[in-house]
Amino acid sequence: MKILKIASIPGDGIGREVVPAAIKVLEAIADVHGGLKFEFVEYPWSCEYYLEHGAMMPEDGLERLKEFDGIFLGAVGNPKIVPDHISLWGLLIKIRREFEQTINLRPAKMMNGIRSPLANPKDFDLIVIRENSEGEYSTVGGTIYQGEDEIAIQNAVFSRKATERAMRYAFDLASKRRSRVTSATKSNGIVYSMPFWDNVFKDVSKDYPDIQTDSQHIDALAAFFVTQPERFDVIVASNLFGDILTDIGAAVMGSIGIAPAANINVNGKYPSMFEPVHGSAPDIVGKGIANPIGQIWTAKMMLDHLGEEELGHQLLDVVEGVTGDGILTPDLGVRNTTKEVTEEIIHRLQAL
Ligand SMILES: NC(=O)c1ccc[n+]([C@@H]2O[C@H](COP(=O)([O-])OP(=O)(O)OC[C@H]3O[C@@H](n4cnc5c(N)ncnc54)[C@H](O)[C@@H]3O)[C@@H](O)[C@H]2O)c1
Ligand SMILES: O=C(O)C[C@@H](O)C(=O)O
Ligand SMILES: [K+]
Ligand SMILES: [Mn+2]
Repeated sequence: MKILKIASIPGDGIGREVVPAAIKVLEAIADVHGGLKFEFVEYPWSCEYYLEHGAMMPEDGLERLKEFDGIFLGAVGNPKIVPDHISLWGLLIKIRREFEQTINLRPAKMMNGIRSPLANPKDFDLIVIRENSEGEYSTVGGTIYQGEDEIAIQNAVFSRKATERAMRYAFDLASKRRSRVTSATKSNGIVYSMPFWDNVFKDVSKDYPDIQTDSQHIDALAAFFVTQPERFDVIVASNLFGDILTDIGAAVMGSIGIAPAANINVNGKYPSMFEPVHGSAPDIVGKGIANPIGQIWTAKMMLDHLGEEELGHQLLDVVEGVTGDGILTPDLGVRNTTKEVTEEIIHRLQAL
């Protein structure tokens, strides 16, 4: 029996609705496999935990997480009780950084039965490699003065190491896909980091003569994600550009509620973390209508990462069977609940 030890952190808001749903799905798929078992340990780290303890996770939180094969997280953020930058940096971003999860994988594709908001969508299938350790997300800076003289300075940080790592990851992945890498830049407006980004991209691309490349300014690229998503295969982007692009990718798929993500530790020193692109969705929390597919597709990415690609493939097939039959939550224009979508997926897994 192969045992996978997974730390689950539902977090805030709908994270607490979609994580339990996806865990049930994972348990069902383990039964289908027969030789696989998940051992989940749940941690209540969240904004409410912060109110009680003054921190998003205990001091030895990372120490505890180290033991696991993977971390399965929902969403972090309840801005009514804790400012977002405190909650995100105290849990989600802290884990990404400390566990050297330097690559954030975020696929987007046309899904069976899910209507894209695009009037005439072609069959697209792309993946954004979001640099996940530095860039615009930095703690270098500060504020000075008060009132009308107040100044805030936030420095973006781009190292050759991390930039090259994200790009090589993109090229390696493209060589297993459709052999095309697009670099998201903004070297017409950002005068140090982005020309540097472009140079590293040119250098790395020399090692991959069989991969077609292009470089697009992020503004134009954002527009192309809407007008021609089918032209993209792998896109490599800085932390912030990748964050924004992947909400657009989610939107053109049909809903942010279905977009998955994986924070990958590439050096094998720490577990990777799996959490969907969406946040805690305070506007729909408690209504039972959160789309569980983002979290379930994220579970598929966790299966892939843990060496169970075939199961992952089966799971996404079943999900697309369910979406193809129009069993969908309200964000996708139908009236099914989180529970109904989840149970239908489990039911079909059990029938495999
Ligand atoms: N990775 C994360 O944990 C993460 C990601 C994004 C935002 N956040 C946090 O979440 C909170 C809310 O942020 P936001 O409103 O900008 O983004 P959000 O993704 O939570 O919500 C944006 C919109 O998408 C909808 N939505 C999101 N997920 C959905 C789902 N599964 N099913 C149906 N509809 C869904 C919401 O109802 C809302 O209308 C903030 O505290 C923010 O910092 C966390
Ligand atoms: O800014 C972030 O990385 C948090 C959230 O928006 C995400 O996409 O994971
Ligand atoms: K999330
Ligand atoms: Mn985001």
